[in-house]
Amino acid sequence: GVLSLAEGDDRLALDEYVFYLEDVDADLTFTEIRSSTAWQANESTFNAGYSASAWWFRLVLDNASERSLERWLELSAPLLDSVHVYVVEADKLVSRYRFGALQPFEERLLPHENFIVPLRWEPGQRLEVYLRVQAAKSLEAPMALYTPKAFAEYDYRRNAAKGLFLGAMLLIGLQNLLLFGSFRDRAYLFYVGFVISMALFLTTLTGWGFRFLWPAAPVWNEKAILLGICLVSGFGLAFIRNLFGPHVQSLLLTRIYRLAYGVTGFGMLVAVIAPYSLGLPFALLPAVMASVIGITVGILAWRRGVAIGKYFTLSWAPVFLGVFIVIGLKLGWLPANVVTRNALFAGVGLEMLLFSLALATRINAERRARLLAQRQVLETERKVKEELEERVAQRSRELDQLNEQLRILSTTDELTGLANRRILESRLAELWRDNKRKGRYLALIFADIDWFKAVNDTHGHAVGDAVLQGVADRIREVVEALGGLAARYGGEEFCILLPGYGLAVAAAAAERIRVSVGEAVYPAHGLKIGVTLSLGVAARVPDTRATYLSLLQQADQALYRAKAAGRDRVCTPDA
Ligand SMILES: Nc1nc2c(ncn2[C@@H]2O[C@H](COP(=O)(O)OP(=O)(O)OP(=O)(O)O)[C@@H](O)[C@H]2O)c(=O)[nH]1
Repeated sequence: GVLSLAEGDDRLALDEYVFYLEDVDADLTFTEIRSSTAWQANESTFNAGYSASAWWFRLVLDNASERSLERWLELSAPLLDSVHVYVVEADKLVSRYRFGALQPFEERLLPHENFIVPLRWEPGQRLEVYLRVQAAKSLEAPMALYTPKAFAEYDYRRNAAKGLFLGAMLLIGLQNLLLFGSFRDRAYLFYVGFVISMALFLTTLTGWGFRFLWPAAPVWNEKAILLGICLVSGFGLAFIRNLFGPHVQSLLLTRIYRLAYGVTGFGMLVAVIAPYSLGLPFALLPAVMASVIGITVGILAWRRGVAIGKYFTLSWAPVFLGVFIVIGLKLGWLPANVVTRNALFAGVGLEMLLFSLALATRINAERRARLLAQRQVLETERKVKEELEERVAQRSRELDQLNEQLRILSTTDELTGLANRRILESRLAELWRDNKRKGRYLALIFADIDWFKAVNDTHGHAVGDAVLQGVADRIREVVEALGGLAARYGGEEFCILLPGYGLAVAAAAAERIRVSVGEAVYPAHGLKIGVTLSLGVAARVPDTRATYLSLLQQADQALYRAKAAGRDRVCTPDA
């Protein structure tokens, strides 16, 4: 039971060296407990849960070194209501201190969130330290002994870790605030509330709230713990409800949410107006409800295939566990040790980490979905445009074909397939201009079927048509071989253009046409008809003194002379 200290024992956990004694009516005096025989040995970190008793602790320390020893005793349970310390050296009470979370912070011996008792005693001396502790909150008494230097070092590391943890929480809060800014999803906003109120709650729980934020308000410090639990639960509930929104919905669930909100509100009310011990169960109830609802809804969503359901459930599970471990610890059902005392921190830390990952996944999924939608819109747009273009192209192809048909219709003679008079005259005008420039001959032949009226009159119009077609074929044959243009000029009259031909050559061509047409027999409706052709030829190099009409006139006069001279012949102009 006696702890013998030498130099170099920098940090010692005192749990197994401590004796404790329960003062059920909280009325024993220091003298009475010093002589009591009811002291019991302790094994692990002392944890009485919720207890109305006063608890006494005794520690016996020997200085086994050669010099005077200086040690700090730390009782790291910042929420204990009252801590009375008695230090006895050589049977003499040498110092007495009073601490407690119910006194303003500045009254503390050392400004620290935990209770620190400085000790100093001489070589060979024995020191007895007695602590009397009372708390309306759960009563844990983890104690450790440090050299002042080791304490500074240890405290520095512990604070750095706490600071990092809180900093991470604030960052995650900020991240979700930004997410709310861009997505306008209220789930993010409630998550900000959840994280920030959780940070405040943990700050209060570790004594930092009292030390740094409201050192002069011990009463508020108690209420802040309960309000913190309710706020975390309320924000947690609202977050879960908004996160799963329409995915997990039922009348029963809506009622459960309402009930949980009601319980949370009531918990806050009791926290404000009632003493701590009464307020605590009403604050724990919403926490338990939020934990259970969270895990249940998460699993439901997961089973229904909601993407975020899986991640949420996995991240909520540590919180769920953490809450129950802490409650078990505070009720004295679970032993106080490194695992149980840090379960809530670990749970919350893990939750934030996992949920941040889940959020990243969700944001990625949303972005992918948006990109996909965008791409689909673009693709549809492109297709519509393509279809439109294809249709326009199709239309213009059809138009081209129609135009071509129209052109053919307007430029050809329907019966014979030769060019019509309009085309012939425009071609003539063109060639006249060209050949005038080039100083080249242009020849023109008029050809007229002889006695055609008689064919019509004797055999009928249909036979006449067939003969016209046959004659046209013969003419075309000869003219195309010469590179000229043959046209039906009207009725049974044809006109032929031979660019580059002088009169003699053109007359020879006319003669070839006359022979070809005259030799042929034209089958028509069972008959075999023969016809002859009269032709008038003219040719000249176009000049400025005349128009192409003069060429037409000359050829026409020549044709007239051929008719007059007895038909079936070729004539050229006189002189
Ligand atoms: N079947 C048919 N007959 C036509 C067509 N165009 C004109 N004709 C006929 O051609 C005949 C032309 O007769 P005319 O101008 O008197 O001369 P012709 O009988 O050929 O005698 P000449 O020219 O003096 O040798 C008319 O009977 C017209 O009806 C046609 O497209 N089809």
